This record gives sequence, C-alpha cells and structure tokens, in this order.
Amino acid sequence: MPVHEIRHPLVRHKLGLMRRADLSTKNFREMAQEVAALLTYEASKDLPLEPTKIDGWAGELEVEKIAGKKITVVPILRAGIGMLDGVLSLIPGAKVSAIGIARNEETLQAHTYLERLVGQLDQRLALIVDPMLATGGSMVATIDMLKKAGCRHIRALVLVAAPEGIGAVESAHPDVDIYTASIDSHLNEDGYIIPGLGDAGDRIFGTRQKDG
Ligand SMILES: O=P(O)(O)OC[C@H]1O[C@H](OP(=O)(O)OP(=O)(O)O)[C@H](O)[C@@H]1O
Ligand SMILES: O=c1cc[nH]c(=O)[nH]1
Ligand SMILES: [Mg+2]
Repeated sequence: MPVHEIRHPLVRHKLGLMRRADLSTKNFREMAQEVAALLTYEASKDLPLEPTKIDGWAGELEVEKIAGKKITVVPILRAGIGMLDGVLSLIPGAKVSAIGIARNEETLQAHTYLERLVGQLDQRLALIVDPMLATGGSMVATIDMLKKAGCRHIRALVLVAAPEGIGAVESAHPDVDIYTASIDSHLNEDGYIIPGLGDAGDRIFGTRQKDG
C-alpha cells in the first residue's frame, strides 16, 4: 500500500499555518478545504481516461473524459466535512457517501453511528476524507464498510497521518493508497497525533471546550 506524502510547497506552507494554536476557526476551516483540494489533485493524477466524440467549434472531434461511473467522496463525520468542499471544488459531479464515526475518548475504539452510502459502489472509486489518521480505527472501519458494500477501488485522503494509523490501514487493507500532507511523529498517551493539529473536529466546528 503506497503512502503518498505530498510535499508540495503550497501544502507544506498551509499545513504549517494550520499547526498554529492561535489560528482562528475561520482560517483553519478555509485551509483544511484548500489542502484537501491539493491532495485531491495528487490523488486523481492517474485516473483512467476514455475517448469521447464532441461537437467542437470547428466540427466533430475526439476529446477525453474520466472513465467510468462518478467518483464517490466519503467524508468521515464530523471532521471529514471539513475537507468535503475542497474535494468537490475539483470533482463537482462526485456523489457523497456519508459515514459517521466517533472515537471513544477513553478506549479509542471507533463507534459507527451513520452509514449512508451511494449505490453502484462496485463501479466507483471512493475517496475517503478525514483530517486525522491516528490509531487508524476510524479509517479501517470505513474501508470495511465500503468493501462490504462492494467497493474495490478506495483511496484515503488525510491531512495528517500517524505512523500507527498508516500501519493499521496497511495491515488490514494493503490495497488502499493513502494521500497525506504529512506523516507526523507519533501518538501521545491520549491517542492524539504529535505534533498534529489537535482535535480537528473541534477546530473545524469551533467546539473547543475552552470556548464554552
Ligand atoms: O484514527 P483514529 O484513532 O480512529 O482517530 C481519528 C478519528 O478521530 C477524529 O474524529 P472524532 O472521533 O474525534 O470525531 P469527530 O470528527 O466527530 O470530532 C478524526 O476526525 C478521525 O475520524
Ligand atoms: O490528533 C488527533 C487524533 C484523533 N483525532 C483528532 O482530531 N486529532
Ligand atoms: Mg473530534
């Protein structure tokens, strides 16, 4: 399973800004969408094309279009919503499959509370989006669901990945490629990525405890 760490200068710069503890919710949100768009650009580089005939201004000609059924974007709620518009800015026709998973703060086990997948998954590429790949429990559970529904082509886009999470996805689903803006150092004793971004869901939704 290849892991693609996208070291493009724009990605490095934006991620550097996102790591600032004093970044406003507004700016954090905007940058999450921008980095998501850049990851989407990289993750779509090798999509297969097929020829199609069109009427051009000077007559009929053959152009190319992306082959196959429409892609499905799979945000893992909540925090994955923070990357969704960034992906859709480049793939506006994509279908959205929503998965709701919350990690138990004590046990770190992933608990699924929503599964709304689009149809014909056996014929679609699925792009899972979630800002954080920590223990990997949420990502592995999402891939399990997609595969159970027949999906065979799956890629994961995450802003920050811990080596522990990469290892978990790699051993459970070696066929799934991961695209990330950074492979960080490790998880702390509470299961948070170091240096990471903190709690991505709270930063995107403005629900930090200290904000009341
Ligand atoms: O790799 P894991 O150890 O499973 O952790 C990563 C998950 O934790 C966060 O979500 P959280 O459970 O906090 O839910 P939220 O998006 O609703 O805040 C994050 O957005 C991932 O989904
Ligand atoms: O560092 C982490 C780990 C899990 N979830 C987050 O939001 N951040
Ligand atoms: Mg959270």
